[in-house]
Amino acid sequence: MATRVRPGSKRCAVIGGSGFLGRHLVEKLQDRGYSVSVFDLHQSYQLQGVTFHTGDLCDRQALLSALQGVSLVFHCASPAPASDDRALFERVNIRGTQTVIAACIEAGVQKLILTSSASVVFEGTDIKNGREDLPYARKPIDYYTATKIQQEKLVLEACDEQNGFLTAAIRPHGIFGPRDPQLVPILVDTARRGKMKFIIGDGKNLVDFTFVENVVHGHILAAECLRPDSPTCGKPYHITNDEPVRFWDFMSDVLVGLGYSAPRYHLPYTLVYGLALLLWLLTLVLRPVMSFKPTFTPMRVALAGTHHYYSCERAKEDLGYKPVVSLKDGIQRTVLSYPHLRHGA
Ligand SMILES: NC(=O)c1ccc[n+]([C@@H]2O[C@H](COP(=O)([O-])OP(=O)(O)OC[C@H]3O[C@@H](n4cnc5c(N)ncnc54)[C@H](O)[C@@H]3O)[C@@H](O)[C@H]2O)c1
Ligand SMILES: CC(C)CCC[C@@H](C)[C@H]1CC[C@H]2C3=C(CC[C@]12C)[C@@]1(C)CC[C@H](O)[C@@H](C(=O)O)[C@@H]1CC3
Repeated sequence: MATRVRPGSKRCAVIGGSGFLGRHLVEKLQDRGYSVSVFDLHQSYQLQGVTFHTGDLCDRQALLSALQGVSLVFHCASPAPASDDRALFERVNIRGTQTVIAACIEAGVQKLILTSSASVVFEGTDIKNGREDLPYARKPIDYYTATKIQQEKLVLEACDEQNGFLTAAIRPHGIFGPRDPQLVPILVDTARRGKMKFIIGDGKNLVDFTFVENVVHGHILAAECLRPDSPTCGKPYHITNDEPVRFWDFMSDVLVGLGYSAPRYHLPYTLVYGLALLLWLLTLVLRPVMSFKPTFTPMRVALAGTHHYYSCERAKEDLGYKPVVSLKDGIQRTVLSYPHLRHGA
């Protein structure tokens, strides 16, 4: 067991700090006077004052050397949801998270903040203003979600006030913003292939999309409020923009902002979901001979055609959370950050 790090020390590590959310978190932590190191599979940028450790979070020794002297750890690493690789999700999100917890305890880390996901309670059917006491999904919609559930349970159960190891989880939903490798690029790719003409369902379903800086703000508040005897110990927190929006209005605003047409024609939800399910089964059957990745997976169709928005009352009460960037400004800043994805670019 390493010597415990001085309480109140501002030395922190971001596991997954080379990724979309991780890098925004690193930048904000540095602005706020933290001394930051990054642990990731690769180094994707350079930032003065930030130390990079490259390695796999499943490798305890590599983690241990990166966590020496660190008092606060943010764990926001995960394989991409689109990889749909069960073995990889189980290795990284479940066994890897056990390794992260063990290494934190061994290195004398005092606080661990996990980036979980609001999807841990989503089963493909409507969620309206869902609170954190909703049960975990019994039938998770994909392997990503199934392993995010296990990961969150592991981190929250590891909270041990008596031994001074405190944990909490942030559950963001639909993160977007500059440098997002997922939402806007997939949307634009789909539009460029002429497939963004259709609205799945009646187009009235409300959803949370959360600007990345609000997610970062929630993480830092949770870390700073996490103290022995605080209500934050061992708890999950929804962090959203607190402005549910129609899924298809959000998509249209981003598309139109980038010079593409908004989807207009309606398709019945059950028909599209059924087709996506058939296609997914076909990819499973054909996997040994050929591999292809359909755009319209059952998960994406469910996310596009149902209500899924969450209450962040608990974060407001316990952490004093309030979004720092509105949805309108977030969309504008996001659109401006993707000149190369503009129509005709
Ligand atoms: N993007 C969203 O909409 C969203 C929403 C809710 C929750 N989340 C969660 O937020 C976190 C960050 O997501 P993101 O969108 O920034 O993803 P991202 O893919 O941009 O970043 C993930 C990072 O984790 C790293 N990583 C993956 N496997 C690793 C391993 N074995 N060892 C070390 N590093 C590893 C990757 O290299 C990458 O840099 C994830 O935990 C994700 O589940 C994302
Ligand atoms: C082809 C179109 C119908 C849709 C194109 C946009 C989609 C690629 C995104 C819309 C909602 C997004 C989303 C995620 C991935 C990208 C979308 C499907 C997540 C599943 C990513 C993982 C997170 O943990 C989930 C969360 O709980 O926030 C995301 C939910 C929204």
